[in-house]
Amino acid sequence: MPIPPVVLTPGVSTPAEVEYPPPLRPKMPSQQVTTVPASSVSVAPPTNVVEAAKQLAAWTAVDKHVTKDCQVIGIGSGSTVPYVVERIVAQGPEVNKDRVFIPTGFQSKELIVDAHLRLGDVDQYPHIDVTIDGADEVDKDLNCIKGGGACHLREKVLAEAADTWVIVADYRKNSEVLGTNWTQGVPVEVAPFAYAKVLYNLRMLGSTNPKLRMAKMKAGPIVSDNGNFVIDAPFNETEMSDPLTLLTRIKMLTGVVEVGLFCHMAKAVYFGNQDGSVMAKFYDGHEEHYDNTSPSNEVPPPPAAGAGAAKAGGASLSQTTKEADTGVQPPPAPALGVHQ
Ligand SMILES: O=C[C@H](O)[C@H](O)[C@H](O)COP(=O)(O)O
Repeated sequence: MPIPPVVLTPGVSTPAEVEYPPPLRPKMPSQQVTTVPASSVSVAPPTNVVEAAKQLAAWTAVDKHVTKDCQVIGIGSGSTVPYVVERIVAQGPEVNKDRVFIPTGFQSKELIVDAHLRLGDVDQYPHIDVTIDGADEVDKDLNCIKGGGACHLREKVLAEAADTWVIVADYRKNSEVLGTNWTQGVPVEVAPFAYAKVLYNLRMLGSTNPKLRMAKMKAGPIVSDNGNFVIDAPFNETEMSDPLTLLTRIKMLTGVVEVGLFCHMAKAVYFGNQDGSVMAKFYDGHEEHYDNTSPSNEVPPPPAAGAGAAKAGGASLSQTTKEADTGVQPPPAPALGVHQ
């Protein structure tokens, strides 16, 4: 039955006068977007050594790589990335007001929006200054397994689009060979209708028991932000020792959308350690260590609890820091002296 045309009777409300319920997130005038204090970022304080290590890594990486001239910034996914956003917000509204932030998925989009940072997308900004992301495991050559949260397609797009791609992780992710600690397999995003064929292909490639990743609170498989399925494909140590070859083989399988092996992409990886230090490994093979042994780097204690970054755990970590290299003035960070 055709929909009848709307007939407007004089004196009766026009559609424009109808009151609609408010949007879920009130639209903020642009000047407000830039003046929300850092303390509004709701990152729970680190409650254990692993969380503290993630925060240390994230803060240090932001201090080193999110410089004043970074205008387009990619935000990765996972449990380490909220600390990245926290530290960026702590750089202050003045520096953030002209920046745009590109998410790698639903989670990071929410982080950006909730922090009142400006959201963009990679189709508007195909050239990114710096992307900071987490990883499930990193090998000695800075190759990574990613996709534990099924975000690796968008993550790889934002990694490739970035001049600088930086990884932040805790000490458990640091391995000689991929697959040592992350044993559930290489995440492989597949077009749903092709999953059974790709499972078969992966077995032929030598994967030991590849599995379709199932949802926890939903019957059936997990569905990525792109509407695809994810297979976790374990391979033996020999295959994992040459991740670029393995990546190429898996990527060639028709039906595969993206593979959670990121080879030769990272410029630097920051590992937060149990002892409160941070180790950074760089693509050229050199390493840097940040700890609290350099008195020349001491700065005043952080603001009182509840204010800014201290609220998010800064006060419980090291209280001395090296002045950030970013040209912006964040609050005291956990990363300290540099030993090469
Ligand atoms: O798909 C998810 C991403 O690749 C994450 O960056 C990765 O799983 C690491 O997450 P987390 O920092 O929680 O260990």
